[in-house]
Amino acid sequence: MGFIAGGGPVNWFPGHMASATTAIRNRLKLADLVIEVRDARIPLSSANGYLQSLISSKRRVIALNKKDLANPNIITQWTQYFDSCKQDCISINAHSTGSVKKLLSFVELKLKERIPKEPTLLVMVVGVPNVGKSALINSIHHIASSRSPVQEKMKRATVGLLPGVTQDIAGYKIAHQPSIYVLDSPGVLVPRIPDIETGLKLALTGSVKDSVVGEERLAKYLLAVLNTRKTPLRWSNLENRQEEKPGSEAVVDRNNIIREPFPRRTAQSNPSDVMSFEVTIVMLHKC
Ligand SMILES: Nc1nc2c(ncn2[C@@H]2O[C@H](COP(=O)(O)OP(=O)(O)OP(=O)(O)O)[C@@H](O)[C@H]2O)c(=O)[nH]1
Repeated sequence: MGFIAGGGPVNWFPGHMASATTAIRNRLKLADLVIEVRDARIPLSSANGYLQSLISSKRRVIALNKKDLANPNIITQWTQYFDSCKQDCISINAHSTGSVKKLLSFVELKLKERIPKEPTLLVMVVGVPNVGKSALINSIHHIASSRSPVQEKMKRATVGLLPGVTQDIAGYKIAHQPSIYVLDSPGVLVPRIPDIETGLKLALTGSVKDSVVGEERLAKYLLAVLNTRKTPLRWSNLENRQEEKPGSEAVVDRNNIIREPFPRRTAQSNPSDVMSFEVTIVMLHKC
């Protein structure tokens, strides 16, 4: 696309990522199951190609996280797509207990045969930076400890707004008999991101630091994506409709809080369209 022509490749592979990649590869060999966390807005671009061969040889669940930020219709198409590729996939919001419970039930089902046989099981959580691995681990840990309370103080994985917060592999015990541990791992990218647009999508969704791309270039890319989708036109249509609608002004409620009128969500006006970047790819991509 023309709008990506204005800059070079996007690559971010600092020293800690290189050593973490080696550590993850070694630890993956021991894992009984892998939860591969991807960003629901970019389910293909947020896959780490370098780890795929190893991950795909294990029991694996792809968790499309941050579903609250993506277009629900498009996520459904993605889960159908992964289904057609015979890959277990579930869309989640790491901050929602209900959502994480569904993922846990799925994980338990996949480990069903091993649970009675093994004294210890290892579930490894991997993914590119900032996709929500630590947030997911904290939710899993919280749910598990409410099922069977542990004596010791609960450890928490550090969650951060910026990519690259987790720098070491850390284990969290979530069950006894058998002992089940979930391993949080640092977010790692590939040494060379295969194409410019993948790099820009990763930057826009927060997996690559803004400074690697440059804020101006990133802003231009976002504006170009919005323009290609004719999003500003939809926003102005929405605004016009709001103006026409009687009684759509802001109101002050009983608690003196100003409530702005909220535009109704329709298939055409879903604001999360903006953030579901990989839209047409769903239908075009082959397993
Ligand atoms: N809206 C939304 N935000 C989320 C979700 N999951 C995580 N986040 C946010 O995404 C940001 C990154 O989350 P982390 O859990 O630190 O991500 P990570 O994959 O461990 O990041 P690294 O340490 O870079 O590997 C934080 O601001 C989280 O609060 C989600 O499902 N929805």
